Amino acid sequence: MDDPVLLTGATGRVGTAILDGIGDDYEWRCLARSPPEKELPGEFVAADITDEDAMRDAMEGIGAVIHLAGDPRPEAPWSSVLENNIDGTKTILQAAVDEGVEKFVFASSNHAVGAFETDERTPEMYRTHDEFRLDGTELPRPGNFYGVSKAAGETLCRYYHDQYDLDVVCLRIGNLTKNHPPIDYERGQAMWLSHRDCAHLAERSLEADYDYEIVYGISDNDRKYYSLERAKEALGYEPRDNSAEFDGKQRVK
Ligand SMILES: NC(=O)C1=CN([C@@H]2O[C@H](COP(=O)(O)OP(=O)(O)OC[C@H]3O[C@@H](n4cnc5c(N)ncnc54)[C@H](O)[C@@H]3O)[C@@H](O)[C@H]2O)C=CC1
Ligand SMILES: O=C1O[C@H](COP(=O)(O)O)[C@@H](O)[C@H](O)[C@H]1O
Repeated sequence: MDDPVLLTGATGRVGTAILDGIGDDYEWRCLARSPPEKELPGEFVAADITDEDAMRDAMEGIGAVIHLAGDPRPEAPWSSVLENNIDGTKTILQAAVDEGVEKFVFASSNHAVGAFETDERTPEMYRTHDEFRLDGTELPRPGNFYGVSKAAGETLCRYYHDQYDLDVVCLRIGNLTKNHPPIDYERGQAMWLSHRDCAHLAERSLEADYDYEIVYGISDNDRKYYSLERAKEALGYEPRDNSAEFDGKQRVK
């Protein structure tokens, strides 16, 4: 991607992982509700993604969007996910197609399919020997309003792809943590996404050619129950980390 990239939610956890990994590789326009505590690459816009005029201005000259901004809390109330995650995503998508943006990378979530993790299937499905898999072709099955808002975002992206030919990849991100996987948390270890795999996934999302995709954003964890085949085939994603290589906090392999 040679054009400037708009990174919404740039001051958050995922934005930090992306910029730490590929911050020197693109011309960034970073956007968040409020200014960063540390300097970010490129220019910075402090604005709310539900502000149509501000998003139109922020989109000027942009070639690709990585849309992270939103309420990331699985327990977020309906009022917040309705405003930030659904209305905000619609506003960003409309501004993107109005500006003629080429690519749109949407931060979806494991919570868009969280209700597949039934009492019957857990905790076995978080363990290496279990063969249950989700591959991105399954219908959404959210277990909370946050997950509903992420499924809605995926559908909004589908609409804007079909209506305006916007290239879209929805990343059903697992559980991003720095330095090591979540400790004593099998679900988190099954869907761990390392910082370097997160940055790599973002880079592949900016460089690969696709139409509309839903892929899982996790490292190549032995415990995984999300298939990585589509991410590898559609994006050329090649994760390097695996939560099984940690015995708690330290890498052991
Ligand atoms: N951190 C994780 O493990 C996962 C994150 N995600 C998704 O990735 C995205 C980023 O998550 P995190 O970085 O963890 O969140 P975070 O809470 O660390 O950062 C959120 C970012 O979005 C911005 N933001 C929030 N509402 C906004 C609004 N109305 N207008 C403008 N900016 C707004 C904040 O200023 C901040 O920069 C979210 O959409 C979240 O749902 C999905 C799965 C896992
Ligand atoms: O979408 C998200 O998912 C991760 C993992 O979910 P959890 O319920 O196992 O914590 C979560 O940590 C993150 O905050 C959220 O945005």
